[in-house]
Amino acid sequence: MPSPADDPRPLGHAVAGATAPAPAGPSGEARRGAAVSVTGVSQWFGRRGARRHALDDVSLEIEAGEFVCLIGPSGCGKSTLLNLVAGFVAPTTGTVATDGAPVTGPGADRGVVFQQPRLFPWLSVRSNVALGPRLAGMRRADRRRIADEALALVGLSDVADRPPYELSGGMQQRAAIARALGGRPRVLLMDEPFAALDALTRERLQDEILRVWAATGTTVVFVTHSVEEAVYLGTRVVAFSARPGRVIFDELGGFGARTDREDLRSEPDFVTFRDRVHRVIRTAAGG
Ligand SMILES: Nc1ncnc2c1ncn2[C@@H]1O[C@H](COP(=O)(O)OP(=O)(O)OP(=O)(O)O)[C@@H](O)[C@H]1O
Repeated sequence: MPSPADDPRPLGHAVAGATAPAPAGPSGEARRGAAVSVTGVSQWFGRRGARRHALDDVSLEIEAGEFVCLIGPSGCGKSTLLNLVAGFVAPTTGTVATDGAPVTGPGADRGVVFQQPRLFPWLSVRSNVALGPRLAGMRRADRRRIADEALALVGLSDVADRPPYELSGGMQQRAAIARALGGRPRVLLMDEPFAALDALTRERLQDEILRVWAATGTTVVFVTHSVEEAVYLGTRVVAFSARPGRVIFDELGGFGARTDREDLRSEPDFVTFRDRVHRVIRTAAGG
């Protein structure tokens, strides 16, 4: 895999006109080269006698450029699925691959954003973003260029030299997104990244992440508890049953790719789709 420093493209390489990539469809059959391929994955945790079945026979094909939102009752295995794709855990059974290559551990082709920004307080915002490239052994000038491009993409150029604790929660989360983008990932894995933010900041960052997605062409897999957020952001919404998580809903809402976003949340199509997903989740959660 080429190093991000060798990639001559600026981070926003797909921009030109900045419309979001067309959503690709979910496909039943495993295809080589899908951005993310999860095939027959079941996940168990714990030891004999106290084993916990987190995921049951989950298969999911995600095409390059999709923005897929994962939703489901608490404890259904959404984070587990993200962790499997990130390479933080290995599946008990089944396989996980990115671009046709089996996932055997974490890699720069997958950037991860968590609910908490997890920035190092003793490093400047720029140094936080440049940390991945630094650990990858990149030259100082290259890592500075990459960090500055990523920070520009999330609108944080002005605060690059400040320590993270001087930034608001929303700005810190944008820095965490920039850090994940620093490795020029093919896939951005986001685990409830806006859950800890106030409502207004959350809405701002939703539009921000769509802008970043359109600008980079990165495939996004986004875990959320909010049906509204899943429908607003996703080109595709995938819902899981209660634990052990199984895929019980997988549809292209397409709303994440809509460029006319003003009043989108109150449009009849949006409301109808959102209500359908709500019903699926309510039933899955047993209520
Ligand atoms: N490393 C682990 N060791 C043991 N059990 C785990 C581990 N990771 C997850 N689990 C268990 O697997 C199940 C699924 O957890 P997971 O965090 O993936 O669910 P989730 O859908 O993301 O939940 P939530 O929406 O509440 O964040 C839970 O019962 C959890 O306790």
